[in-house]
Amino acid sequence: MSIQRAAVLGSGSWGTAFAKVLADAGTPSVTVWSRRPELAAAIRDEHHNPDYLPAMWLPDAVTATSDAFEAIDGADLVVLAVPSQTLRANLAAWNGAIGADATLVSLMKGIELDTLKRMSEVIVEVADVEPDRVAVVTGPNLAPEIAAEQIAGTVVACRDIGRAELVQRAISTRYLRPYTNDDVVGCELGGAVKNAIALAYGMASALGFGDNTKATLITRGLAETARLGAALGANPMTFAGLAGLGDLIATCSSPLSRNRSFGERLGRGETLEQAQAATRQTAEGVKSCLSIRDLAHSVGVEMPITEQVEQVCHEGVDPLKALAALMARETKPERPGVPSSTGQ
Ligand SMILES: NC(=O)C1=CN([C@@H]2O[C@H](COP(=O)(O)OP(=O)(O)OC[C@H]3O[C@@H](n4cnc5c(N)ncnc54)[C@H](O)[C@@H]3O)[C@@H](O)[C@H]2O)C=CC1
Ligand SMILES: O=C(CO)COP(=O)(O)O
Repeated sequence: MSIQRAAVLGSGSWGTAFAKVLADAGTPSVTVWSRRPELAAAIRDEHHNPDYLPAMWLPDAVTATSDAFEAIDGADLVVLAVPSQTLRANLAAWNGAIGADATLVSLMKGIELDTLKRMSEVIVEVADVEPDRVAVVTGPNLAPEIAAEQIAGTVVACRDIGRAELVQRAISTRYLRPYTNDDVVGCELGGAVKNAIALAYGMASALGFGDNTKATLITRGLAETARLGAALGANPMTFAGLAGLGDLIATCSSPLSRNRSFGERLGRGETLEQAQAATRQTAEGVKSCLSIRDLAHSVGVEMPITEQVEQVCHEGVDPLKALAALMARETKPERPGVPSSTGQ
């Protein structure tokens, strides 16, 4: 079995690059939905997305429309690629259009404000589908690099491994190597939390801190991600994989990352409003740091870096003071609760 017709809902950087991946992997028909008719027309008629990926040309199998129902009609794969906080409203508007057997794929890396739900949970609730029908694609996948066919790995997470393998086949190309994983919770948390950590990394970088600081933020950022994951039932090994460490390294270290760049702006002294005004694309961590912090509180988990990022973004705390607050925390073992090694 293979995917014959895919709909990609959202024509930002990743939605557009993902449409190319699907077509390059052999999907005969890929329809991108764009809110703006002029962008849909550029993708459809010129095979080009001038706003988000001006250097990329799309294969002939990719077309576009500004009518979401037209895109979804007959699709056996429905890919959701809108900003996380807009998913619920968008999906509600499309309700009833998604076919009864279609596989739904989330590309989004955020946690919903207020409900504190992961994107796959929002999809299950709003589209009223079984969790087994929802897959998550996540990993170190900066859209401009994938669009340029630079080789990378990614993860297809789904509770139904047969369905994960279906999506795996649908996106397997000579430049993208997908692995399956049944840990949907861990994969989604890895993708969402790394955005908050990348904001902290960007702040530290703009403040002139060096590689020791950056390595510490990555490592302790991963530790707090894994703590949250453990409390929510994720497999700890997921965080050592592409959806955890892999994505964290890519996002923190790349100037292409919107989250890292946003953090750099804050580190240079811009206010949230100034940074937002200068940023056209989605930096998910700016909103998700609030929901991740609340999710952590709800299960009694400490996430100090995410909390300080929230303080800088939403309480106007000076980034340097936020880093100082992290250093002033009580000292503790590196892995509390984990038995000491025996080789001493
Ligand atoms: N860009 C990347 O490299 C990657 C992005 N992602 C994730 O993919 C998701 C989508 O991100 P991108 O495509 O990068 O975003 P983007 O910022 O490039 O584009 C977002 C798209 O959503 C549209 N949009 C904005 N508000 C909307 C609304 N209310 N309703 C419907 N559409 C709306 C925009 O017009 C745009 O087409 C995010 O969760 C992001 O974290 C995941 C992996 C890589
Ligand atoms: O998720 C990404 C890479 O895997 C993209 O990160 P940004 O949203 O920070 O650009």
